[in-house]
Amino acid sequence: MASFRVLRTKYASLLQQFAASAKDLEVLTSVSTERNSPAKTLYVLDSSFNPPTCAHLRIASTALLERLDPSSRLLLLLATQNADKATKPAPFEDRLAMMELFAHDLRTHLANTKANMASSEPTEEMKNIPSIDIGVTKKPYFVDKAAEIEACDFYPTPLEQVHLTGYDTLIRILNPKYYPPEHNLKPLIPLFSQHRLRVTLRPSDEWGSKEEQREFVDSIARGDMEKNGVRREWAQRITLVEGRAPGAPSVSSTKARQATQSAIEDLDWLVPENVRQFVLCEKPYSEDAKI
Ligand SMILES: Nc1ncnc2c1ncn2[C@@H]1O[C@H](COP(=O)(O)OP(=O)(O)OP(=O)(O)O)[C@@H](O)[C@H]1O
Ligand SMILES: NC(=O)c1ccc[n+]([C@@H]2O[C@H](COP(=O)(O)O)[C@@H](O)[C@H]2O)c1
Repeated sequence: MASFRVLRTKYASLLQQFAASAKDLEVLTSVSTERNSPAKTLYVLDSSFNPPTCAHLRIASTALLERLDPSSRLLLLLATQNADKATKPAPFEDRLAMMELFAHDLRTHLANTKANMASSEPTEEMKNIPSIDIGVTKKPYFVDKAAEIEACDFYPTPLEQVHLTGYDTLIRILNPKYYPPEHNLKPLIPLFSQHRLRVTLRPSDEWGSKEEQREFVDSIARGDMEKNGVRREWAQRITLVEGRAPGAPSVSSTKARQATQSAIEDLDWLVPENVRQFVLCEKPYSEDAKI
């Protein structure tokens, strides 16, 4: 694996080229297995990766473990323009460096899990772990990201995309405020007719309990929300999955950034190992930064 400095320099230069190009989405690197077969399913984890966390690892690994087959790939997609959040530290080249490190953490986790299940060796299992792409996009909305991936020469067609999101993001995808000028949900029709959302429950005071989150998707399936433009058949394209274990603390990038300033030991359970090393050595969330 390249050193942290080398990674950061590589991504600073790739980012400059991407920013200056007319492209809206580009795959910058792949962490891959030699045995590659053409992708049929592309899992997409779109995130600010600020930093990548153990929640991102769980979301991606549980999805890939459902069907660990070489025709699956995972795209870790960094959105340089966020629908809601203002730009904060860390710089994008640091986040991309952490995404590549996260890809190695994730592949190791998948190989170890498979080896435990099959009583085999992780090195043997590693050969069958799906490839992980590191990409960048200027598009903040999922409908546009999906269309950019479809148009991207890097991937074969047809290709089903499974977007991995948390419940909070599902609600935001279904909010008409993001779709000017008409502010209705018609722009979502192509996304839901061709692709899927795998949504991790994320209970909180703001977004409700697990039961409330499940009831929301049930209400889509019943057609209760058709008056708001949410079509009942979209529910078949939304899979809700469990998140953290009962009683386990909640994990977020915000908590990881805060831990760098107040409880460094919490990084042990907030971020995967290679990301932790990067955060400790490179200090992308310095004390005076507004995190
Ligand atoms: N703990 C979690 N449970 C469920 N979904 C999560 C969790 N953490 C992140 N996600 C989902 O992963 C995607 C990317 O998340 P994002 O990078 O915004 O993480 P975050 O922890 O919410 O960030 P921040 O704390 O900086 O606001 C979003 O769809 C989000 O809902
Ligand atoms: N309507 C939409 O497609 C929509 C709404 C809100 C956020 N997003 C995107 O979701 C991703 C995750 O967002 P947060 O980092 O705010 O959790 C970002 O890429 C953001 O731009 C998309």
